[in-house]
Amino acid sequence: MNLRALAAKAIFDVLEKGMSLSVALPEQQQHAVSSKDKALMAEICYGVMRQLPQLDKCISDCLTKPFKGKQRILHQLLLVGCYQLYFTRIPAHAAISETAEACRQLRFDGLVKVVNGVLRNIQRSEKPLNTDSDTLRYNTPAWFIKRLQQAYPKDWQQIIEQSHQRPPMWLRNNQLSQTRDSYLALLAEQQINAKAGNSPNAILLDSAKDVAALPGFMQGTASVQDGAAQWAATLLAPQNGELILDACAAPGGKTCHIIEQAPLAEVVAVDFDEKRLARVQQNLDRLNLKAQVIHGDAANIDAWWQGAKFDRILLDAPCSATGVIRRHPDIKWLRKNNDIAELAQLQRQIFDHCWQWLKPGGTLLYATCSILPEENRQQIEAFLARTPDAQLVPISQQMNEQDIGWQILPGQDNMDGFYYARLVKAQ
Ligand SMILES: C[S@@+](CC[C@H](N)C(=O)[O-])C[C@H]1O[C@@H](n2cnc3c(N)ncnc32)[C@H](O)[C@@H]1O
Repeated sequence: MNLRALAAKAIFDVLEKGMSLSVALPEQQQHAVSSKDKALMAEICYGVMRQLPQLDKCISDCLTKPFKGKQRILHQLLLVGCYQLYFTRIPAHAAISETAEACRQLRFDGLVKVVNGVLRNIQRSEKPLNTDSDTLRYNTPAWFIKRLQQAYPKDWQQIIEQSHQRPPMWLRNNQLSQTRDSYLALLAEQQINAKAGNSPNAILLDSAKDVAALPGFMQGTASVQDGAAQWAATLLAPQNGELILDACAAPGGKTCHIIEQAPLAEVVAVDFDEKRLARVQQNLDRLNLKAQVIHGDAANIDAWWQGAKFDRILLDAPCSATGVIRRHPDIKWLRKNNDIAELAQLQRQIFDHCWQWLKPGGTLLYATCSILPEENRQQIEAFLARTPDAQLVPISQQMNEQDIGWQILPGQDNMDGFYYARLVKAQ
């Protein structure tokens, strides 16, 4: 099947079935004939997710009636065609004829003329994409624009712009293998341009690379992890000999980082999702690290843990992921306004329960990749109000001492949007 038909199927799975693009795309890429085709599929699918409202509008303006039922996939195919015309250098005649061929391969021979005709109209009209509403101008759902305007009256436009940028690739040097400077030297030997980030083992690459091209990657010299996520283990500050809980651990990026920092700590990595949990073990294996990996509910620790209370807990809570839209643009269309209150409730439940399992004098680091105050600052304020033995310990990177936790905005120092709050339990 040609790559446009496969791309349309992946987009269909996201928009019509609610699958995440990071699952739907690899499933379709398996059927692509070359790595070049796979790369173009990714470019098209991610691009469509970034520009969806404008592309949708452009197509619906050209159709007398929308595709429905079994024919719906042709709407996604037109998104693929339209994206190529507006946002790629693929010659228009090739983009149109290949997309029409995809229509045939999807077994809609009778509609090839329609697909062809719509794309030719779009090409001939040379009209700029419509920007008549905020949703169209910012390619962002109205509910999310509203929440950003409320939370960030000065910065909301910049946040949206940053959320549409292509994210850089960050590495985490494995300090058990070599120093960061030594790894930077190994990268330079391979003509891979990179520089040190702000946290102790962070490395920012000038351009994305296949991990197979990175020196010693399969032997565990480094991991791929955004600069913001790398602050988790540093702020948790695990010590050798301690008992540490990573309460929402999968796929395990932060678990591995904790053990790299304190190889003699006893680390328990828990997650609710068994499939994702398998990836924690794979990451530990590649890096040759050991942890207790447990399938369990962080809001019901008694059910799977009979040991002592924990010295430190990382609670990297399930969240809206609104800080990582630049990496996962499908989040804009998968999340709904009502999800935020539900997520905040789930976070509250896990938070209260984990706190009971923290030793007096212990540290809990609360983290999300969200930029919404309901999941971050407000969550911590409410927690402090109902938890007399909790004290907030300011993080030195915060803008002001009075801030409740550290909110990193997308694009800040090239990082993803992230939030951290560090709490200590009274002795
Ligand atoms: C933000 S992700 C964690 C990312 C991970 N810490 C890392 O750095 O690779 C949140 C995780 O919470 C898990 N989760 C959600 N509800 C949970 C619960 N009640 N108990 C344990 N894990 C849960 C999800 O399956 C998901 O893997």
